[in-house]
Parts: sequence; structure tokens; C-alpha cells
Amino acid sequence: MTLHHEHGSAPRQSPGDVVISVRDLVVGFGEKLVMNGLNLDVYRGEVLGFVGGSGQGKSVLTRAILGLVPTRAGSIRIFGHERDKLPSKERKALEQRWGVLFQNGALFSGLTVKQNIQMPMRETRDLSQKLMDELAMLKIELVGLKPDAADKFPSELSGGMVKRAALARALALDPELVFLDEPTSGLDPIGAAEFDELIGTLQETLGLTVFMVTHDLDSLYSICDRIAALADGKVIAEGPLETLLRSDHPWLRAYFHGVRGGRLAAATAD
Ligand SMILES: Nc1ncnc2c1ncn2[C@@H]1O[C@H](COP(=O)(O)OP(=O)(O)OP(=O)(O)O)[C@@H](O)[C@H]1O
Repeated sequence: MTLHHEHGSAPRQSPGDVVISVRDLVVGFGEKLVMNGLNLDVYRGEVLGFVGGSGQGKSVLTRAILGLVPTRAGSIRIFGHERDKLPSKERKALEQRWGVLFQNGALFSGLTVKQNIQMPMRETRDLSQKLMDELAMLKIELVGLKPDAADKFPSELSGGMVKRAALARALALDPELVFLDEPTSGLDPIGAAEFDELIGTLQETLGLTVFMVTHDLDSLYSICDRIAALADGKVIAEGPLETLLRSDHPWLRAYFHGVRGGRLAAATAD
């Protein structure tokens, strides 16, 4: 396993380079508060790994950033814009600057891989079928699928291929930012490592900013530039892996210094 992903250039971290900025965010359902004054910055060109115990709100935060769950207080700025304050045309344009890989791929089962990838193009662009076919084949190649995957339906694909096809769809509109929700869940360790490598390569070659919710310690060690950890409705620690390894927060200690995490932590110290 490659420890620590070496980027061609380290992400710059000046305020102008903040792609996602969340401030004092409050999100709740009924009487239950899931986010309670959460702050988080994601910098241009980095892979940010977002971790937290089950049910702590990783998916809720992702969906709040995407505008899919209502917020009660605070602000979320993406590319410097507060989406909720934009007129609808500009909001739609903003939303086309990111791609999302939902957990389990979430491909349309009745459409082929090629048609799935073309869906966002069809919805937002006025392109000829020929051009969309060419673009879809480029995306298929980009994510490491063979050309013959194009005409397959999701049910005909392996788990790893579904993830790649879903990633190709997330990249359909050439986004600058991608959200990945547990991208390696359900993959075997080799498939997961290959998928991590693909994300790392795409991040480097396309200059993507990646917001990745993950439980996968290997992903954190191999491709994340920084990690943010969520507990009790707040980000309790944020920074490079070494910073999180030094934290004495009980959940982080259990997570990184438990049986599996401890093995990897020892490996990074070599
Ligand atoms: N639509 C909703 N209505 C009510 N409660 C919700 C809703 N969506 C999420 N929740 C609650 O918000 C909390 C956070 O859920 P979330 O799915 O974000 O956790 P998570 O950190 O992603 O967990 P996991 O790692 O298990 O996927 C949970 O207690 C969940 O029950």
C-alpha cells in the first residue's frame, strides 16, 4: 500500500482557495439536532476525507451542502456563493460545477452505462447525440472501464464497475468539485485500493477538489490530504492525518488507535 498520496503540488490553503465554507451550521429533524454549529472549510485541489461514527450526520452534512436538506441556521458557501441566496438560473449554473457519487452508485437501472453518463448532459446541455456518444466514451475510458461497458446495464456490472460508471456520470459535466459518499464501501480490498488510486489520479490530472465521506482507513491513509472528523454535531478535529492521530478525543483515539487503525498508524510512523 502506498502511504500518503504525493501530489504534484500541495494544496494551497489561503482563504481565496476555499471551495466549500460551512459556518455555524445547524440542521435538525424535529427536536433532534444533527449539526449544531458546525464549521468546515474545503480547499481547492485537496482530497478531504470526512469521518465520523455511524449516525453522526456525515450524509446529512453532505446533503445539506448539496442543498438536499433544509438548514436551520448558519451558512454554506460553495465557490464563494451562498446557493440559497442566488437566483434560480445562477443556482443551476453553480450546481453544474460539481458532481456527486452517491453511495451504491445510484445508477438508473433501466439505462445503459452510456445513457446514464449522458443523463446530466441531456438535462443541461444542447449537444448532438454523436457528440454525447463521444463524450460518454471519453468518460468511460477516464474511469478505467472497457469500451464494451458502454452498452451494459447496471445489473450486468460488478460492484467495482458500478462505482466506476457512477463516477463517470459524476464527471459528465467536467466538474471542479466531486462529492463521494463512501466510494469504496462494498468493494473488496483490492477493488477499494484500485478505486482509491483512480480517485487520486483523477484529482491530480483534472485538478479536482474531492469531498469524500468514508469509513475506509486505507482511503484516509492513501489519498486524503486532510481529514475532518464529525462528532456531536461539530467538526471535532481537522487537518492532515498526523494531526488527527495526535488528537485525544475519545472517538478519534478509538478510531485510529483501535485494532485496525493502530496497525496503520504504526505503519505511518515507520
Ligand atoms: N430525513 C431525515 N429525517 C429524520 N432524521 C434523519 C433524516 N436523515 C437523517 N436523519 C438522522 O440524522 C442522523 C445522522 O444521519 P446520517 O445518515 O447523516 O449519519 P451518517 O454519519 O452518515 O451515518 P452512517 O455512517 O451510518 O451512514 C441520524 O440520527 C439519522 O437518523
